[in-house]
Amino acid sequence: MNRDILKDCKRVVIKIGTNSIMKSATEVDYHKIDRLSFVCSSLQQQGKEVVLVSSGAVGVGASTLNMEEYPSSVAEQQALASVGQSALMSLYSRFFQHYEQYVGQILMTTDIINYPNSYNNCNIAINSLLSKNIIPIINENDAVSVDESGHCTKFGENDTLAAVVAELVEADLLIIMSDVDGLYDSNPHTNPGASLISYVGEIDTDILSMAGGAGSVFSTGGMETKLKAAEKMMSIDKAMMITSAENPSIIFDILNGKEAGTLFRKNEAELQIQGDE
Ligand SMILES: Nc1ncnc2c1ncn2[C@@H]1O[C@H](COP(=O)(O)OP(=O)(O)O)[C@@H](O)[C@H]1O
Ligand SMILES: N[C@@H](CCC(=O)OP(=O)(O)O)C(=O)O
Repeated sequence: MNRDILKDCKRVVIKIGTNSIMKSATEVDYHKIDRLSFVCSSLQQQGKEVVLVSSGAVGVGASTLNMEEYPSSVAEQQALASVGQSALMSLYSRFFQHYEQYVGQILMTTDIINYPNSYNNCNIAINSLLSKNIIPIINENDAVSVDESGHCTKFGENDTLAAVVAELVEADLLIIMSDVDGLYDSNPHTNPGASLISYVGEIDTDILSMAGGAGSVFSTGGMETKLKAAEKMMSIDKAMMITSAENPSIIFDILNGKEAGTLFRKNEAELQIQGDE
């Protein structure tokens, strides 16, 4: 698959997962947050429009409060996320400031998909920040979202949230950064012989059967939710990448059309047929 089309992507949503924000269950990866802030700032200053969806509220909260396990009570989970989200944003603000880039926080619940007014308001808020050259940093509002029958406002993981945001802002590309290089034919953490898949043109049952769950205590989605996000992006004829967050500069390569990670995009022939219809 020729990746030159990625060179033309102007509006890009970048999602980073808990596994990448954290070095271990209790240690925040400050260097990673710094490098990511540098990359996002550089892209924005080159004329791209960047929206960052960052997980890590729960992980950073656990590090701040010295907790090694996810608390079982909802009230404790909320407190953890509340402490963690402000600590996470304070880190981002500090690092982005170093690169002379302003950022603004937006916290969401599923209200944005369930209520058109909320959807529009959210769209206005993000576009207003982008028009002022400010990078929106988005997470779920973990301290208040709930998962009760009859009233569920929780996304629960950020792959879905990132795809919702990418659709909302009509992004050209969603980049999901994780602790793996991309989609493998089976979980590389349990199968060392697994092979990386470089391109997926359709999410079929074979592809879905490759995906397993999350890889650490505080992350929640795993590969299954990343494939669902890819399915959503492909259904609106947009592209998605899964790539490693090990060195965030890989985003420069991706946007230069170089081979990295797994690209999800309908093939040219299919996009052409749809265009002709
Ligand atoms: N087929 C697969 N290819 C790659 N990773 C997989 C696969 N199946 C399951 N995984 C798991 O998905 C994890 C990434 O998802 P997740 O733990 O939610 O991370 P993140 O915090 O980046 O969202 C990997 O660490 C790996 O353990
Ligand atoms: N909103 C949560 C994200 C939860 C989560 O684990 O997401 P992810 O690592 O993207 O699977 C947080 O900030 O901790």
